Amino acid sequence: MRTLWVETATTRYPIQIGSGLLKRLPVLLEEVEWTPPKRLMVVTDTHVAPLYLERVIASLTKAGYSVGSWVIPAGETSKSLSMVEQMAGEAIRQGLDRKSGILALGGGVVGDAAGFLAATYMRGIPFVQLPTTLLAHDSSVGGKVGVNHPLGKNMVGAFHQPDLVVFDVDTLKSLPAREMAAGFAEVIKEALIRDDSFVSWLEENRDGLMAKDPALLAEAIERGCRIKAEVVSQDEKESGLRAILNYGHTIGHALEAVTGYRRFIHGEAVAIGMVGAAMLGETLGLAHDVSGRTRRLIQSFELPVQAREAAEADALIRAMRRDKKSDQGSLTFVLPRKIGSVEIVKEVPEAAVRQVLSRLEGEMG
Ligand SMILES: NC(=O)c1ccc[n+]([C@@H]2O[C@H](COP(=O)([O-])OP(=O)(O)OC[C@H]3O[C@@H](n4cnc5c(N)ncnc54)[C@H](O)[C@@H]3O)[C@@H](O)[C@H]2O)c1
Ligand SMILES: O=C(O)C(=O)C[C@@H](O)[C@H](O)[C@H](O)COP(=O)(O)O
Ligand SMILES: [Zn+2]
Repeated sequence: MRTLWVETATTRYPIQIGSGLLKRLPVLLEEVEWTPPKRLMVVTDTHVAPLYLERVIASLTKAGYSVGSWVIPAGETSKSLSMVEQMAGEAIRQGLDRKSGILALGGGVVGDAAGFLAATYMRGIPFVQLPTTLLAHDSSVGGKVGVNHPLGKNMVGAFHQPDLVVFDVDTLKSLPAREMAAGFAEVIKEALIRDDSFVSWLEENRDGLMAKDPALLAEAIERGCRIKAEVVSQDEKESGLRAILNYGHTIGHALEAVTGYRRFIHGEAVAIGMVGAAMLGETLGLAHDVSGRTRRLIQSFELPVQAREAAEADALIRAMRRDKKSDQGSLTFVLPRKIGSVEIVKEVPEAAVRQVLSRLEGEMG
């Protein structure tokens, strides 16, 4: 088992990464620096429940916890205010009080939505993340929780740090190939923003990673989580530095929202967005020779690097102006300086963004 720590001004919590950890959950919960909640509600989704819910409930019940559960429909459209309202109803019916805890068992959708419930239920109760997708190595760490709005991605949310993150890497064995690839998009993001040696490592180990080699996967997750934890520890509420974790997300989130959260899964949209950001950085003269390598790496993990939906430039730009990084509707991007290093750039000219969108629409160059 590998243990990393997130340490912010207000809290500290461990990220446990390893094999067989769901069975050891009661022991890991005992090590948390909190008053242990007696009553727990495990939130999961319709794909994950038949695979892992029983094992989690059994191990917790055996250890003396009162455990209930609530299963939401799988998929991004469950990240909605109405779903949180339903979950809150269930939490009330199950008798959760301020000393109870919410456990999110699943990918980023479950983590973000259940985390928002934990942040707001009785004004905030304990919360544990049990990620089961590769992408959720990112979403389970850092405390950004929330839901989407038809007009914008993650528009309603909170910062609510988990008390514990337990990543049982065995759960990735059942994860479909498309979801694995989407998870690699966020791993690639972490490498591109912070660590060129990690980029080279991903290039060299691509075959083993795509074949789900357990040792390589555990290392990729640990390196990704380490970067995320380090950034969040320095800037918990995104007053500056943390925005670098949004690399590829200005275009990515706009693509998700404009296509009704149904066309691209998050990692795919971010993959296209990172290619766009790399091209934009070159167009603005901030970086040289980054887009080719970025595109090749992303493609090698079987992720998309273009989208005909990029043709909807007006709608995409409207969405980008509503992005949370935006100041008074200006276009704000995280752009590369070189491989492994990025900067936050405000007031990016719309013409340059339009040029990149037209290249993303189909052309490879
Ligand atoms: N809060 C953050 O910091 C943060 C960071 C990155 C992404 N996100 C959010 O995370 C969401 C995407 O997360 P995701 O990619 O994990 O999507 P997801 O939660 O929808 O999971 C992907 C799919 O895989 C299924 N699944 C999950 N675990 C499985 C397993 N072990 N075996 C088989 N199937 C499994 C799910 O049911 C779903 O169908 C987006 O909403 C994104 O905005 C949040
Ligand atoms: O943790 C962060 O900060 C991130 O930006 C991580 C992103 O991968 C993630 O998609 C996050 O949910 C985006 O946040 P938002 O503030 O742009 O909604
Ligand atoms: Zn993301």
